[in-house]
Amino acid sequence: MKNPFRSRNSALPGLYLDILEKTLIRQQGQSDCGVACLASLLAYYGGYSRLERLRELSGTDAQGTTLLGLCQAARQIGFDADGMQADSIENLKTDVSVPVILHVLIDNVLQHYVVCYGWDAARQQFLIGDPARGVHHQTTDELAAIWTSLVLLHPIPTERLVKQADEKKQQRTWLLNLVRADIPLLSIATGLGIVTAVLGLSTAIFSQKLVDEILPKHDTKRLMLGIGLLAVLLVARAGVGFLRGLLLNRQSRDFNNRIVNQFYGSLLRLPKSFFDSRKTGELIARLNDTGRIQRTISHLTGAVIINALVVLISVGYIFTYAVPVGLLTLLSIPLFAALVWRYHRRIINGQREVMAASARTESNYVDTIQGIDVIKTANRESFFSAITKTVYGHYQDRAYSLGTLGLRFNLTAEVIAALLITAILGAISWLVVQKTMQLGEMMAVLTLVGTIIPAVVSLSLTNIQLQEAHVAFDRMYEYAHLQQEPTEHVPDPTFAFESLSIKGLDFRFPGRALLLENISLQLRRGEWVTLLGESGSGKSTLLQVLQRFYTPENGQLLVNGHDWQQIDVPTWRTALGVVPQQIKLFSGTLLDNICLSQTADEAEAIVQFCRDYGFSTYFEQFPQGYLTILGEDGVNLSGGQRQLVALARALYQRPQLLLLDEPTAAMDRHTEQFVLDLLTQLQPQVGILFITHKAQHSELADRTYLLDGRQLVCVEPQYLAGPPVRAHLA
Ligand SMILES: Nc1ncnc2c1ncn2[C@@H]1O[C@H](COP(=O)(O)OP(=O)(O)OP(=O)(O)O)[C@@H](O)[C@H]1O
Repeated sequence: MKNPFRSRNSALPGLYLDILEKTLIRQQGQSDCGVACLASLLAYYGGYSRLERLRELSGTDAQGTTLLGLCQAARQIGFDADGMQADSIENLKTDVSVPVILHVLIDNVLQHYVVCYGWDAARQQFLIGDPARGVHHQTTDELAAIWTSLVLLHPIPTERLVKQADEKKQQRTWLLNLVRADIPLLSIATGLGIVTAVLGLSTAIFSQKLVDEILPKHDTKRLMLGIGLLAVLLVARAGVGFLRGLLLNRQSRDFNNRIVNQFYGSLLRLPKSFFDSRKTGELIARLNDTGRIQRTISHLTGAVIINALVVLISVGYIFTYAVPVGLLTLLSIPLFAALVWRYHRRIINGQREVMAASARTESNYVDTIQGIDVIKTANRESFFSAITKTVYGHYQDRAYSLGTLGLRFNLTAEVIAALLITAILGAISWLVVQKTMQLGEMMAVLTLVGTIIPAVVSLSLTNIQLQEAHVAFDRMYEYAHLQQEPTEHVPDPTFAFESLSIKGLDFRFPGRALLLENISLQLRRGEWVTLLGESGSGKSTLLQVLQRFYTPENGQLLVNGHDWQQIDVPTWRTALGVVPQQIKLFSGTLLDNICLSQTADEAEAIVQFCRDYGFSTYFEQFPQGYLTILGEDGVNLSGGQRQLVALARALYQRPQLLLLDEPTAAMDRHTEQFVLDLLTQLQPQVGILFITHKAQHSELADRTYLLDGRQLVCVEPQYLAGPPVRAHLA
């Protein structure tokens, strides 16, 4: 392992506090401190990566990140990184030429990461970036008290760093592609909005003419004509407004459909590892937040343009009546801009916190409702109610704080508006008294001011709404732009599985110790291979690697003698028939659950398949036979029945390689025998990899492997009953 302290390269780079403050990324929770430090270093070098991606690359979970995980993530995002052990804290002062990440222990209990930017010789203190506290100085003693491990990560940037500008450009292009289809609709709506705004001015102009010209002259004919015209204009305005509303409503529907479908489509194409560390509720909350983006787009193309026009035209008009009043009206713009500037950051932070708290609430609901059996068995209803109360209470507290902030903002805005209107009223009354303004003009100015002030307030809120959409967009884009699995190919129907050969496979979950080491395994079509091993030894994980859910660290995987990367993912997965340990039944009929597609065309084929394979004996006993509704909305099947449905689902796809993870563990002897007989019949046409803890299953196998202490060993039949294999068998 390289040691950065051995040779001093150069003086520390300029320590500019404001740059460090700007580039320090705050942690979103306690477990995020490691990835926040890494993201901060990336930002420090002008690079960019989202916390989400770093969490995934580093294997961050609720407990946090290991140094190994941080190191792996750092390498993947373009650093040359190594974990190291310093000899003493003095090394940090003299030998560090780049910022490093330190593993510290706060109050002797809390594992934490901070960035050490270097030794500030002028102040004789270290400059530390703490994702929980911000940038600050620490004395040698203070740092030594928490950096007891003397462990650090030493990342050096390389050419591969993703620059922030590239990322922003990608984001813009993504959003633009989504909005492009709406441009004609939005343009028409904007045009209609402009017409509405101009028509809106008609009342002010008419009232001035009425008071100053028509009424004094008792001109009945002009009066009737004017009132008629005004009625037509107002009705036209209402009609145009209605039409515009219809168009925006349609745009809202189309845009939301597009954005949610695209987001959800991308989400389902993300690798399995993505879902391992995510909470369902969090994903749902982010999906729901997308509505904010659409609202902002229609606000921008509607209210903003209209309000800007109202302000421009109305202020222009006021100037034609009286320049000082025009100037006074214009004063509203800087006043409201200053107000927004003052509240802007706090409102954005508040919105971010509310969204995050709402996502946590949703996750908590999903988690507790899905775990209702455990809660009831353990008699823990009160405990989980209390947790929900706390989580929801926190969400409501955040919403309350944001609401209070909004009320304070509104109060200040209204006070400013009231003072301005009073000042303008005073000014124009004085002009009327001085006889430099007519009464009708005064009424017109008042009407115009009455439209200008709300328009300016609405314009000043635009930035906040924009930021709200930005937060929602960021939270969605964070997932939508992650590297997807290459699952778009159409499976190759000519693919025929002959053999699988694994040589020297190593695998670990990100940031974890090696789980599978130097694994080698052979399996041909027509063979049955049994896999034994202690709980937690990695059998199910091996099956998931074989489904290409996870990428091995090392090793050669050959299918039919060729590197398996040459076979695309959909072709490979179509060739597999998998019965996992945890069986998922979807809300739908038994038929739906077997074919996992539209059953209308396949119903007869499925029923025939069940008869041919012998499943009908079991399925026809279900309450409504093949039409029994299963899953969330339907009958709760027994563990053995679920396994039968999962096996039928796997076999219906006519697989060529069966990956079965304890597929009969929950079955009675009779049903289990049925399954074993069925598999024996199918064996000549398929390869079978069968995970089990039961001794008798090894007797059916051509070969038995034992996964023991990360290694896979082939067990000769005569040793199956002896120690240490005996220990793993039921
Ligand atoms: N997504 C994941 N991230 C991190 N660790 C994981 C993940 N999935 C599984 N593990 C860990 O990998 C280890 C092996 O799990 P696996 O389910 O493969 O064991 P197994 O041999 O199938 O056990 P059993 O016989 O009980 O089914 C366990 O310690 C588990 O906690």
